[in-house]
Amino acid sequence: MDEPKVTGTKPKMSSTRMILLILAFLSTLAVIALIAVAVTQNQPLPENIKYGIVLDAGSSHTNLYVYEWPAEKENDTGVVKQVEVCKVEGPGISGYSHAPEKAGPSLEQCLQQAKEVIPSAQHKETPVYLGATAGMRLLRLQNESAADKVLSSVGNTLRSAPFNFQGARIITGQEEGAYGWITINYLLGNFKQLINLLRAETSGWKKLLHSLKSLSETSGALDLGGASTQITFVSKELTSESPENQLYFRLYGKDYQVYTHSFLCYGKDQALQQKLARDLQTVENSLLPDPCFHKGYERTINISDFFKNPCTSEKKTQLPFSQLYIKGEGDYQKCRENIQNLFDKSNCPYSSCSFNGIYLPPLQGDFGAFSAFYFVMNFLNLTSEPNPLALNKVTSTIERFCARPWQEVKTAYHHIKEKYLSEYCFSGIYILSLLENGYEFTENNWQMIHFLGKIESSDAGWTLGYMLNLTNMIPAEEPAGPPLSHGSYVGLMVLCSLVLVSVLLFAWLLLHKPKCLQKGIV
Ligand SMILES: Nc1nc2c(ncn2[C@@H]2O[C@H](COP(=O)(O)OP(=O)(O)OP(=O)(O)O)[C@@H](O)[C@H]2O)c(=O)[nH]1
Ligand SMILES: [Ca+2]
Repeated sequence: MDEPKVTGTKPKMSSTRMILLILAFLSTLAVIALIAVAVTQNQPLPENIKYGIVLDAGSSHTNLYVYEWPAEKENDTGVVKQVEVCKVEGPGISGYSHAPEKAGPSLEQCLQQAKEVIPSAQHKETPVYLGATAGMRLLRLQNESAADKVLSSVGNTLRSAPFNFQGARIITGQEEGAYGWITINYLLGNFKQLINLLRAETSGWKKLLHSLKSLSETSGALDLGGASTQITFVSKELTSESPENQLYFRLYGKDYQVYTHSFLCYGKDQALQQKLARDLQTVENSLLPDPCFHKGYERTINISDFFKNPCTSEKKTQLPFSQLYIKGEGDYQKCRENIQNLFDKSNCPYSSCSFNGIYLPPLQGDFGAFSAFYFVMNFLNLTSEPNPLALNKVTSTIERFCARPWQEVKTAYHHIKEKYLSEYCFSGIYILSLLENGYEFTENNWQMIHFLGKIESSDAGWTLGYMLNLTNMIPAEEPAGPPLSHGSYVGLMVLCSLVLVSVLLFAWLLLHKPKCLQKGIV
């Protein structure tokens, strides 16, 4: 007969309790670890979309842009995207100098559109900025009080909108260049560190990105407006000969030494005015044969206001007629020679210049060319990417286009606004002359220029860079990433879960003591 095992029961119970206690402790530890890791890794949790509005008050017209970004990724690069663009009806705000009180109300329709795009609960917190460019710079030179009145009118309208008004001002040419450069490099992902770049998903625009730069390099920016044009690029020249053209940035932990210059009066509309003002010096009567317009094209211009513009006032002459009749000739070569005179290469006080005695360091790297550079080259089918066309192909296309009679052009492109269509010949030749004669691009580096309108969903231009800067969304240092890499995070979570499951299983086995295990356990 077996003896009753009374004496052996007590120690068995206490060791089970001990094991259970240890298991409970381990499970608590595992649960705490799981919660702690999940909280640190994923904070802040809610997906909150933020919005920002920038109005680009250009010389030819005003555009309103709405941007959005996830609040928790604010300091990452490439997260802000354009979700809306609204073209304001009518002229640019500088066109309201004779009725400044009408400048503000002209923006109302686009502000209404912004109200519909942005959820109403977020209107109050959404910043709105207005930056005016060369048209207003010219108006300020010509009539400062009119410029002030226009700015105050647009300020009043923006202040009465439900958004968070942050100011309406004329930005400098330097800012315009710098923010354009920041915009395109932000959108192209050029500020990303190598590791982020490797993590980034591959999509169509990445191909463009790779053609635009090699890793960790930036692209230069070429902006052609109606009244001014900007050139901005990283220059490795150690000492700048002209400090006013030099900018220093520290972005995402990297230093950038950037050259920039804005040429007032060299936007494509003012360049045409300058050209006509020169032509008027030698004209014999009110009829002006013009090689930069198509044969058969005619345009009449009023002389009375012509020389009030600061871009033409130096060339003021007394003329015996009040209207000038332009008759197109469609002659590429003559037009090119005519336009070339706008770039004075006769005197350079530095080691190298672009034109008009302005310092230009050696051109470096790729360039993104946008605004009218893109509108014109896109119309002429000359924006081919990822393999840009050779310069001789570009020249011959523009030459052929200019030689086409106006009637034929008008019929072929009847859907295009006559103002734009009639000037593509002049604009194409002006672009070639600015890039070749002005900045001295040659057939060897021409293909470094990439004509681009948008990058993904966002327009290339200064507005995004302006907003990123004013909302402090570009940190000087690279923001700290999550405490663990995604791989380690997942690994740790799996490990903790395994510990927890094993502990629970073990506890269950102890409590229920299946027969097969009873002997082995105690
Ligand atoms: N073909 C074409 N031309 C355009 C278009 N939009 C603007 N333009 C013209 O292209 C030139 C430059 O336009 P923008 O870049 O908007 O110039 P802006 O900002 O008004 O002028 P700035 O104050 O000098 O920057 C002007 O002559 C405009 O009339 C367009 O969609 N197509
Ligand atoms: Ca512009």
